[in-house]
Parts: sequence; structure tokens; C-alpha cells
Amino acid sequence: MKKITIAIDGFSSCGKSTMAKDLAKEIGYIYVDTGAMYRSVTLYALRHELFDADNQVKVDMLEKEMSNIHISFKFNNETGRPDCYLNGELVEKEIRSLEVSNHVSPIAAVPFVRQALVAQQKLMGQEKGIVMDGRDIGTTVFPDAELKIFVTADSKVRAQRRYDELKQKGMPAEFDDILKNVEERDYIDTHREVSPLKKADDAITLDNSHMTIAEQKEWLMKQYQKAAGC
Ligand SMILES: Nc1ncnc2c1ncn2[C@@H]1O[C@H](COP(=O)(O)OP(=O)(O)O)[C@@H](O)[C@H]1O
Ligand SMILES: Nc1ccn([C@@H]2O[C@H](COP(=O)(O)OP(=O)(O)O)[C@@H](O)[C@H]2O)c(=O)n1
Repeated sequence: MKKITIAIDGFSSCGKSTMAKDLAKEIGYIYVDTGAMYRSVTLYALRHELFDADNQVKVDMLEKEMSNIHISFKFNNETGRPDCYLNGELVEKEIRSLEVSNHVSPIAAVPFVRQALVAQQKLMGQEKGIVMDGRDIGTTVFPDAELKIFVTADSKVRAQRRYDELKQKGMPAEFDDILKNVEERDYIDTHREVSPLKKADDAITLDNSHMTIAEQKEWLMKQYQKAAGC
């Protein structure tokens, strides 16, 4: 069967990676979580004090450091999804902290950061057979993707999902802080100059506020079957 490219974009914490990862597993495609890449650059920036006292990115210093930041993925047989590594260190847990979430959108708005990560993402998708999720996949990374999905959900529902997830992982979390973070990131992501978050003209919108994980999985599988002609 012909391999296609699947781009899943949308607002923060609405279930993009859950549905992308499940679909990729089921159809034997590679899955790439591009948010993990922006989060890894952010973790590096936090560890190397590349934010000033007002939480502004020290852009000149970050630019000098970019050649020292290497992000890779390795498939984890236990979870059935790829884990993200920063300079060879497994950082899956660290990059999901609220501290990283609170700093990631300004990092993701820096043009040279996007340029470097988008170039890496395009290479990963050269052979097709890939499901990639993020904010600019259908608009910038793979504008010719055969299937583009744009996911959204009510911000309170999204914050609750993220809150439940952090609690379950035993990580500190307050619902109001998460809601604020989700809404702030949505604002920065949709308003930045370089490839802002927006629905591609040919993307299919999914509002999953009232859908279960199983329902959205089934919906996505149907979209894939239509797009791949099977
Ligand atoms: N339809 C859904 N109903 C309830 N929880 C969901 C649903 N979809 C995803 N989740 C949960 O919400 C959280 C955020 O999902 P995730 O896939 O990480 O979102 P995103 O990739 O859009 O940030 C995860 O804990 C996930 O298990
Ligand atoms: N393709 C992408 C992916 C993420 N990002 C940025 O990275 C942040 C974290 O992405 P994510 O997908 O991990 O976020 P969640 O929705 O999982 O919370 C986003 O809020 C964006 O600022 C981006 O700019 N472009």
C-alpha cells in the first residue's frame, strides 16, 4: 500500500500526540512528536541559563549554543513510542515539566530555532510513512502532506487532561497554573511571526472536547483509510 505523510497540528494539550502515536503504531508508521524537540531546546536553555531575569530568551547566546544541541529519538519497545534524547540523555520526563511548558513558546518563536528543527523534521519525513504532530506541520514542514488534521478542544478540558496526566506521573501541578499556561502558549503560538499555529486550508478540523481517546482514534483511522485509499 502506498505510504503517505500525516500532519497533525493544533492547540496545546488536546490529544494530538495520543492520537498520532496510536495511529502510527497501528499502521506501522514512524511517529515524531515535534513538541518534544522544542521542549528539549528549552530544557537546554534553562540548564544553561539562557533566560534573563524577566524570562526573556538570551537570543545571541542561544544562537551560539545551537550547534551544541543535538536532539534524537529512539524507539522504546515498552511504551511503543519513541523517546526523546537531548545530547544522548533521555529527557522524556524532564521536558514535560510545567517549568519547561512555561518557557517553551518563546523559544519556539525564535526564527533560527525553528529553522534548525524544521530542517531536521523534513529529513525525517523524506521517505513518507510518517505521522508528525506539532503546530506547523501541515503549513510549513509538510505542506504537501496527503492527510492534515487540525485538533482543538475547550481550554478547560485541555487543562484538565494535562492536570490529570501530571498528577498521575507524580509531578507537581495546580489546575489554574496549567490553564494559564495552556492559554498563554496558545496565544504566543498563534501570534508569533514565523510559522504561527494556524489551520492549513486543506486540513480537517477535529474538536475532541467531548470525545474519548477510543473515539478519536477510530475517527483518525477512518481519515487515514480515506486518504491512503484503503
Ligand atoms: N479524548 C481524550 N479524552 C481524555 N483525555 C485525553 C483525550 N485525548 C488525550 N487525552 C489525554 O490528555 C493529555 C494530553 O494529551 P496529549 O496527546 O499529550 O496532547 P497534545 O499532544 O495535544 O499536547 C494526555 O494525558 C492524554 O492521555
Ligand atoms: N511544531 C511545533 C511543535 C511545538 N511547538 C512549540 O512547542 C510547544 C510545546 O509543544 P507540545 O506539542 O509539546 O505541547 P503540548 O500540546 O503537548 O503541551 C508549543 O506550545 C509550541 O510553542 C512549535 O512551535 N511547533
